Amino acid sequence: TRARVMAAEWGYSPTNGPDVWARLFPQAGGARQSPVDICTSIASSDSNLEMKKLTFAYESQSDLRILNTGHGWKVEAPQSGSRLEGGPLGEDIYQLEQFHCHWGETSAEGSEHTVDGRAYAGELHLVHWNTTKYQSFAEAAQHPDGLAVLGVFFDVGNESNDEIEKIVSTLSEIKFKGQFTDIPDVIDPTTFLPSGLGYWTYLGSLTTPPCNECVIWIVYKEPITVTEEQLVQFRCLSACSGEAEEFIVKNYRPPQPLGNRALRECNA
Ligand SMILES: NS(=O)(=O)c1ccc(NCc2ccco2)c([N+](=O)[O-])c1
Ligand SMILES: [Zn+2]
Repeated sequence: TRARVMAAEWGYSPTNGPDVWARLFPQAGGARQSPVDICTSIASSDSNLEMKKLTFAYESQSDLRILNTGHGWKVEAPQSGSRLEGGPLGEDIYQLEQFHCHWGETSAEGSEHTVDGRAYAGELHLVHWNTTKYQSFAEAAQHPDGLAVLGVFFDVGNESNDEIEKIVSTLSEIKFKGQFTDIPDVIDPTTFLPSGLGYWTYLGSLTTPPCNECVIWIVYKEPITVTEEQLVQFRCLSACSGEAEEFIVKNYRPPQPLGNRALRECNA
């Protein structure tokens, strides 16, 4: 059916991109969509966020599976021993499920969230689900407090990011959609986080179809640094499974209306 055809083909081009997602993924037209432009002047520093410090604990893991989803790379990192709690997350504990990234054709764009209209060169998403209330990731993704995603901006600089390099070094093995491989190196998700732990937070959605409105977003203020070469390697992934080469040069959704949602900040 047409639904199946479109579902198989959503992307970021004018004919299947963010402007037409709502035709087949009704939630994409909802009132709590992500990403958003973070207007720093309206962010309210909410005292009770300061009280409940956001805490995270991750395991270091080797042999994590990385795959080419056709829309980018994704590292499956189900970590039953990980915990993300506090801050805007109430009393619930969230567990790491996967992490992935968004980027653009040039380093002038690529992030999904923007800050006062400024885009960064890319954005890393560490996706967690509410294990206090729900029994699985898929179930959690059906509820307004089901997921918590940490967003980390990429700035381009001269130092190569060693942890990102562990990802980059596997990309030649997953050039085509559907391919996967194991990352031999030990990955510690903590190393993806900036040293400054101030963040903005608001209620939003998945930034790709089906755009479920199930995400508590936590976007760190301080970017981490990657090199242009590392981003160039991201752009060499193919969106196709066969010989045809259609590079994944852009996989970010533009900002959606914040509407009357609260945007809170915490200067940890
Ligand atoms: N860019 S994001 O972090 O908001 C994001 C988007 C989509 C999905 N998945 C698509 C999905 C979820 C349920 C059914 O299908 C995920 N995720 O799965 O972590 C994260
Ligand atoms: Zn994402």
